[in-house]
Amino acid sequence: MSRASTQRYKRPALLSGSRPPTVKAKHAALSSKATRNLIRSHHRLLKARAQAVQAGDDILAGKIDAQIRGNGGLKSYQLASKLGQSSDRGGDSSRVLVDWMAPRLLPLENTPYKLRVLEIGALSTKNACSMNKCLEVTRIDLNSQEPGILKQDFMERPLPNDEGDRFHIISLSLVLNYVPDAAGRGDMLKRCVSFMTKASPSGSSLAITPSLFFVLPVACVTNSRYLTESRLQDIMSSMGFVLAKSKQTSKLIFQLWDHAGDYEPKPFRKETLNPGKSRNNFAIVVK
Ligand SMILES: C[S@@+](CC[C@H](N)C(=O)[O-])C[C@H]1O[C@@H](n2cnc3c(N)ncnc32)[C@H](O)[C@@H]1O
Repeated sequence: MSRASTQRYKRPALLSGSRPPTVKAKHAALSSKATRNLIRSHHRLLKARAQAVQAGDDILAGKIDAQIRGNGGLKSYQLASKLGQSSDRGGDSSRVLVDWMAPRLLPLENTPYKLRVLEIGALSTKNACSMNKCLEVTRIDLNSQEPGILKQDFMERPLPNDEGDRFHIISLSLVLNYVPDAAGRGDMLKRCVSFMTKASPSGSSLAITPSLFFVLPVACVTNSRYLTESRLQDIMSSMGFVLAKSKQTSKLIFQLWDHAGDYEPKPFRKETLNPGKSRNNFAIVVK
C-alpha cells in the first residue's frame, strides 16, 4: 500500500475558519428542511383558515390566525421563500422568465422602450427581471419587504382604466399555490387577463403578445387528484392562453403562456382526475 493511501486525508481549512468569531451571517441560516417545513405549515394553516371562514367558524379562524402569528406570520414565510430563491437552493425563478423572453426583448435593446411587467408576489427588487433593462417592473405583494414593492392584494388592485395600467407580462411565481382555495386560484387567473395588453409600449410600433409566467411546485400538476397537465391546458386555453414554454425540475414547473387566443372562460369544477392515496389535493376551480 502506498504511503499516500495509508495517510489520513486532511480536509483543507475553510476560509470561514479564519474569520473572527464576531463576524456572523446576516440571518441565522435555516436548513432546507426547516425552510420547507415552515412554508408547508404556512400553506396548511392558510387552507385551514380559509375553510373555517367558509364554514362561518370565526372562533376557529381566530385560533388559526394566532397559530400563523405564532409561527412568525407572512414575514417568516417570506424569509423562508427568499432563502428558497438563494442560488444554493434553486435560485431566482425570474431568471427563467428572462431567458425565455430574451429573443422577444432583442428589438427593444438600445431603444427607450420597455415591456411592462407586473410581478405579483414580489420578494426582491433585484431579481433577474428587475435587473433587465428592457423590462419595467411593477412589484406587488401582500406584505412588502422593500420600498420598491407595493403592499397590495392583486385581487383588490383596481381594474385598469387605460392601456398604461395594463401589462405585457404578468409573473405569478409560486403565488397561485399560495392562494388557499381552488376557486380563488381560478379567479386569480381570470383577473390576470384583465391586466394584460397587446398594445405596444407608447411611441413604439412593436408587435406584442402578452404573456403570463407562472411557477408552481411540480407536485401541484404531476401528483394532484384534481389537476393534471391536460386539465391545466384546458383551463388556460379557455381563457385564451397558449403554452409557449414549459420546463420542469425535480421541484418546480415553470410555464410561459401567451395570451394569443380568445377569452371564453368556461366553468371547471373540482373532480377526481388522477385518483390515488398518495396524491395531493391541489385544484383550480373556475366558476
Ligand atoms: C412563495 S412567495 C413567492 C415569492 C417569489 N415570487 C418566488 O418566486 O419565490 C408567495 C408570495 O405571494 C404573495 N401573494 C400571495 N397572494 C397574493 C396576492 N393576492 N396579491 C399579492 N401578493 C400575493 C405572498 O404574500 C408571498 O409573499
